[in-house]
Amino acid sequence: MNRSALTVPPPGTPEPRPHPDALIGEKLGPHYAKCFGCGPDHPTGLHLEAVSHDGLSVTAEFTVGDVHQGAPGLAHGGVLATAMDEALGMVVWLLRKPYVTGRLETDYLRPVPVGTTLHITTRCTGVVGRKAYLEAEARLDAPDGPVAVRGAALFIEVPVAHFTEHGDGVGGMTPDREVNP
Ligand SMILES: CCCCCCCC(=O)SCCNC(=O)CCNC(=O)[C@H](O)C(C)(C)COP(=O)(O)OP(=O)(O)OC[C@H]1O[C@@H](n2cnc3c(N)ncnc32)[C@H](O)[C@@H]1OP(=O)(O)O
Repeated sequence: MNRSALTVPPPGTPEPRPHPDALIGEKLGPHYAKCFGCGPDHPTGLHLEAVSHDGLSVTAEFTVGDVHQGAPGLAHGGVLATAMDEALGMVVWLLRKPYVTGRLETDYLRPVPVGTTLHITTRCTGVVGRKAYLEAEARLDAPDGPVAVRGAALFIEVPVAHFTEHGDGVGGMTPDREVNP
């Protein structure tokens, strides 16, 4: 993939380690019921569902519907980037600290028809200070299907005040899904 240095951990960055309380082997669930990416209450959202098996990566599925089209019968590229962003965000959620997307890179390799189920894998490749480095891959219709989209991202750790001062709070992340315990 065409990556900038901004989304690659600097040389010598140690392997990231999962948080001891990371959810492993069970559905991660939505962080906010109205989230466009994962919220079950969003009428036209992506309804992404995800699982982590190691606390540092996530596998997620998203089925492209009529409401996600760009060209007739094909997924909109921005919607695909959103799916990658959301699945990447689920990885940093496992780190149990609040993060936001600072930079998102996407390469589109194949068109994605309506009705396709994208199998998305995202993983953390390093954490340096407030910066988490991540990469993503989306495959068509099966975990080993053809790669349609690749992504990479830099997420930045923020204080909870980021969500309370600029928005209406942190959604379902607290109190039962406490961040930064
Ligand atoms: C569970 C949740 C799931 C959510 C999934 C979806 C995730 C999202 O979509 S989040 C919404 C989209 N993102 C946003 O709204 C973020 C908006 N941006 C901001 O609020 C700020 O610019 C923010 C917080 C990212 C950075 O601001 P600030 O806290 O002042 O940090 P700042 O000092 O500028 O940067 C910290 C470090 O990150 C680096 N950095 C910040 N932004 C970028 C960027 N875009 N590209 C590269 N590096 C960056 C800086 O260079 C700096 O590096 P260093 O420590 O080496 O000097």
